[in-house]
Amino acid sequence: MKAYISLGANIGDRFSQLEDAVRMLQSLGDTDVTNHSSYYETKPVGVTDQPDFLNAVVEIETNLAPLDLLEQTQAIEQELGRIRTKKWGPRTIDLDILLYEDENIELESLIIPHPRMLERGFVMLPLAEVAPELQLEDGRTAAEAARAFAGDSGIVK
Ligand SMILES: Nc1nc2nc(S)n(CCO)c2c(=O)[nH]1
Repeated sequence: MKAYISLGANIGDRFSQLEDAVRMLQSLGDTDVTNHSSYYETKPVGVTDQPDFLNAVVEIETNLAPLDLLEQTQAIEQELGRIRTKKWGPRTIDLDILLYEDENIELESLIIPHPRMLERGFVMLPLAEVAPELQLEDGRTAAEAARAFAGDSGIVK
């Protein structure tokens, strides 16, 4: 099953945190990282008084069910020492499941498609890099949706 995961880090050695997270995703049983985006230097959105992020998106093929995939991404965050002080504060690593095939999931612990993905340039630009033809729930392709963020000075590839 095909899924897309957004990665973000804004404290510590951000690059190696992201690299480690991709490697750990690859090492999960039943999961292969089949594509990944460039790294993007991005201004924080939401809580803006925090360091700039490094963001990326990976495409995976997995036999893990969505909740099992969530459990594994949370385990990777813990393993890489996610210091979760404030809910929206700086974090060593953040893995968000964006999409899982065409599934719609509305659980306390997991909402898919990710509810804020379409409004986040730091998600849509790397997602469009990995899967430009991906059909989104609003009928646009990822490439079309990402165009809205193309000039965003807060996102540097
Ligand atoms: N640029 C940017 N801003 C963010 N705000 C939050 S919260 N996050 C964490 C993702 O949920 C980010 C992020 O990854 N990148």
